[in-house]
Amino acid sequence: MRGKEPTLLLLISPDSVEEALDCAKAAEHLDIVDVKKPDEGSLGANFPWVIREIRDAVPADKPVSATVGDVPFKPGTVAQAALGAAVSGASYIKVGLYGCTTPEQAVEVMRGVVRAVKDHRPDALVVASGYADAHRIGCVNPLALPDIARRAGCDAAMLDTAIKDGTGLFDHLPADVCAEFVRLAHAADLLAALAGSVKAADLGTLTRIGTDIVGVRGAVCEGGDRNAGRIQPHLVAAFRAEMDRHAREAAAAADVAAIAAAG
Ligand SMILES: O=C[C@H](O)COP(=O)(O)O
Repeated sequence: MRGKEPTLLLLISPDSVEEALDCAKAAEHLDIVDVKKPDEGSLGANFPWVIREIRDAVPADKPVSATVGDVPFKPGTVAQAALGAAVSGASYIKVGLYGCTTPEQAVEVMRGVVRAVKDHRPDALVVASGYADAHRIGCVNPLALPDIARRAGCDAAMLDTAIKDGTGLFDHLPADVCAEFVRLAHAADLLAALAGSVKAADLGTLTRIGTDIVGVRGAVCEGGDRNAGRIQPHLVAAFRAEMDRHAREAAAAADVAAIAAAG
C-alpha cells in the first residue's frame, strides 16, 4: 500500500461546513479532510448531513475522512454507525476504541466495522484508533493497535490523545515508543497515523520515525485553540511548508547515508 518514497500526509479536522470551506481554500496544502465534532470528544462523530455537505464542499480529489466517535464496546452499534459515515461520503472511516479494554474487544468492534464499510465501499480505508494517553482512560494499550488493526482487516492504525488538556502525543508516549508503533504498523502492512495536539516542532520527529499520516486541528486554528479557534488557511499553508522542509532534509540525509553505504 505504501509507496517506495514514504511521504507524510496531512489530515486536517474541520468541525463544520464553514471550516471545511476554509480547508478547501488551503486544499493544495493538505491531503485528507477529516470530519469530526470535537465537542463530542477527541474523535467525536458529526452528523451524516455534515459529512455529506463537507464532501460536496471540498475538491473531489481530496479524500474525506469521518470519525465514528470515541466508541463503546458495542460492535453492532459501531458497525452501523461506521456504515452511516461511509454512506455519507467518507472514504476514510476512523474509529476511536475508547470503550475497549482488551485487544479481543477491539478486534471484535473493528471486524464489524470493516465488514460494514467494505461491503458498501470496498475501496474505503478503515482506521483503528487508540489513544496515546490510554493509561488515563483505561482502554487498550497504544502498542496493541497495529496488531488489533491487522487482525480485524483494517488499513491503518492510529493514535490520538483522548483528553485534550494541552498535553500532546509526545507527552504521553516518548518518540521511541511512537517509532515502535510505526514499525509495528508497517510490519503489518498498515498505514501509521499519529495525532494529539501535534505542533510544527513535532514534525521533525514524526518525519524521522516514518509516520504516514499526521492528524492536526489545534495547531492550524487561530490562537492554537482547537475549541474556540477556527481553522486558518494560512496556518495550514505554514504547517505544510514545515512538513515539506523536514521531508527535504530527510531525503537529503537518506542520500548521504546511501552514498556512505556505497563506499
Ligand atoms: O485527527 C486529528 C485530531 O483532530 C487532532 O486534533 P488536535 O491536533 O487538536 O489534537
